[in-house]
Amino acid sequence: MSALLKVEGLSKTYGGFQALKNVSFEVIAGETLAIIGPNGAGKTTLFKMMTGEVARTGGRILLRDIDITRTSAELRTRMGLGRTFQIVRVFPEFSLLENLIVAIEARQRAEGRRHGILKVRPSQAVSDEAHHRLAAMGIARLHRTEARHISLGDRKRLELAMTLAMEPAVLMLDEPTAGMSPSERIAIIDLIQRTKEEQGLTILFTEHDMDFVFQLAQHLMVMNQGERIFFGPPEAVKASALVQEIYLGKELANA
Ligand SMILES: Nc1ncnc2c1ncn2[C@@H]1O[C@H](COP(=O)(O)OP(=O)(O)OP(=O)(O)O)[C@@H](O)[C@H]1O
Repeated sequence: MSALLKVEGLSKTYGGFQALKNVSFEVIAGETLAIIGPNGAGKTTLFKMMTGEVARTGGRILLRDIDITRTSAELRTRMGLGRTFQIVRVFPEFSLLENLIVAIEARQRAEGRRHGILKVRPSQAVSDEAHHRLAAMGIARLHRTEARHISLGDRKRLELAMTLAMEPAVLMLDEPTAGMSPSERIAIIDLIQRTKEEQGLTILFTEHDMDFVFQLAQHLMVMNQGERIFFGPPEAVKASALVQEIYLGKELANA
């Protein structure tokens, strides 16, 4: 099967420091790939290069075999690289419903179905879709609440709902459980797992929580000091002596 996303030999140098060294990988449609590695491995740099937030030093990125290496961040989003917690901006003084409406109307503009700035009143279809998407994330009860008044866990749900409203070809999650309480963490992991199963999403994510990584990912790419050091299914990563030694320690074998 042809890859939906291909990354070929990506490199990044900050000043004289090489943060990313010739990293390549592919993601097949419907697959979930986790990028893991210790602090400073280059995961965020890689993510930002893929979304277009950071300019690359070398290499190529292809989405559906189209070279997007020189495509702007905004156009990449429109082409289907949806990144939560970065690309989607929550408007704190808007209600959750209004935030969702903004995301849905942004998608419609990207599809060419809507022109110009926001209309004063959304159509019934947009409003219905916004309610439906809030309900799917378990936050329908908060639809009239301003985003600035909700918990971190609910904010992540809102951000996920807004990103999914863009109907991304590849959903990119950068440490989706960072800063969450254990109970919020379990809830968001279950939500992402369920959404993935229901919608057959293609997901690329970074995460430090190994339980989450092994629950969700079909493949893992392990990075260390800017290099890809291992790529494989969870069992192979758990069994790799190299990964154990460089990164994860003994607890991985028991994860
Ligand atoms: N703007 C920058 N200028 C200089 N060096 C940078 C810059 N951004 C990142 N780096 C360096 O590049 C390396 C990779 O950083 P990066 O944030 O991509 O790692 P990471 O794997 O995401 O780490 P973490 O898990 O801590 O988020 C680090 O050594 C970091 O200090």
